[in-house]
Amino acid sequence: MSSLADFQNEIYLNGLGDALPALPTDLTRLEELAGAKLSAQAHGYVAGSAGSEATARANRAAFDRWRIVPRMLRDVADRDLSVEVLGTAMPSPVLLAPVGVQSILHPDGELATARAAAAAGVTQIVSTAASYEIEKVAEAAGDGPRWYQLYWPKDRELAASFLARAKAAGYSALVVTLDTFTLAWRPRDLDQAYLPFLRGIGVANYYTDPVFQRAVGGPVTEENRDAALLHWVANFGNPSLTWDDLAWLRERWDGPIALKGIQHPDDARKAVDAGMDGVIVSNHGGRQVDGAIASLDALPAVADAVKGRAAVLFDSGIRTGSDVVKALALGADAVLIGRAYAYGLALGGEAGVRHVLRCLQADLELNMALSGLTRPSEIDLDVLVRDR
Ligand SMILES: Cc1cc2nc3c(=O)[nH]c(=O)nc-3n(C[C@H](O)[C@H](O)[C@H](O)COP(=O)(O)O)c2cc1C
Ligand SMILES: CCCCC(=O)C(=O)O
Repeated sequence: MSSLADFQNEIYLNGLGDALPALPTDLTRLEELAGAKLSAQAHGYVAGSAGSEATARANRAAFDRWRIVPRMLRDVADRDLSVEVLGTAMPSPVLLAPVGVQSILHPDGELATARAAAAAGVTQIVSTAASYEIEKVAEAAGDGPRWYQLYWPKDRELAASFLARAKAAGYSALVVTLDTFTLAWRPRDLDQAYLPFLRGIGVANYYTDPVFQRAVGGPVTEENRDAALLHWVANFGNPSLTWDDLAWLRERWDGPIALKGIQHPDDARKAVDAGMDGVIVSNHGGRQVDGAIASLDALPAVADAVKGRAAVLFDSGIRTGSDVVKALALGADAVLIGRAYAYGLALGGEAGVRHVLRCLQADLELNMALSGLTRPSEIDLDVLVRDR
């Protein structure tokens, strides 16, 4: 039987090999190492969060308030972490969150991430704000499973064009991010006057789009670059959207749709009422509302509200296998990792992302087995206690 945990023996026998710099197997240490390698601006952008970063800290602290209770003698020899979420088969309940502007982390950006994800059979969610065109990312992914994340622009025709392109490039599910129609107050970026988009990073999918080009009078060149940037700024997000607008989206995407950024059970119910297939419980890794509830603390009520009627995904703060166990116990069907793989990309490109995926999945499988669990479906509240 080949298991995700085989990676452990592989490391004991051979180490990590020459392909990788000495990357830590404790993924909570990646940030510190990536910080030493990246420019101050790139590091600030990725590691930073909104305001005083209270929400980012709360996201991590919430995991510590739950403890796993290991169970013994339950025959955990036969283990299978695979799940199916929104029609996509996955080797484990772990996906790669949409992270835009990945070329600030590594020159190959989303292309390297696509290759690593495809090699592991892990689903990559590709952002509208990717540094490479989604068609090129799809080509790098080959047969790899991929979902498309929409930043819903003001211009409806542009939104429709994005959806058509994603469908044509083989993205099987749509993730619509609701919590970032405008960037929050982000002091690390403000203090360095740094925003990747204003330096031409993360706009490739706009500048190459036929609808966008028509609006700025043709392909983006030196001549119309400023006009293109202004058009991007004016169009990136739409603060006027309401729940009624989802009908427009539902008509234009015939695959599964999940709404990302859900924190309240009423919003989750509205998502189901609007014909959505999933919700992603997320506070954007603490990058939007400073002082917001820890995403893990928002999860149980959302899961209670819609479990069985919609897929429940979770992100914000996942760094270890035990974090995944806790999120699944509190109601998630699967989780997304963001910064964890972003730092892997920064430190080792494609091999770095692969390393992060192998570590996290092995850690998850071992944690489950040692707790008496062989399948994600067996993980429920019985495995946790509140730490007092
Ligand atoms: C550098 C960076 C860029 C991001 N870009 C996007 C994006 O383009 N679209 C999106 O929906 N979320 C984006 N996110 C949020 C992630 O999808 C995810 O919600 C968050 O990273 C989860 O928290 P974690 O980093 O603690 O895992 C970004 C996060 C980071 C750190
Ligand atoms: C304009 C926002 C796109 C990237 C993003 O979502 C983030 O930095 O959190």
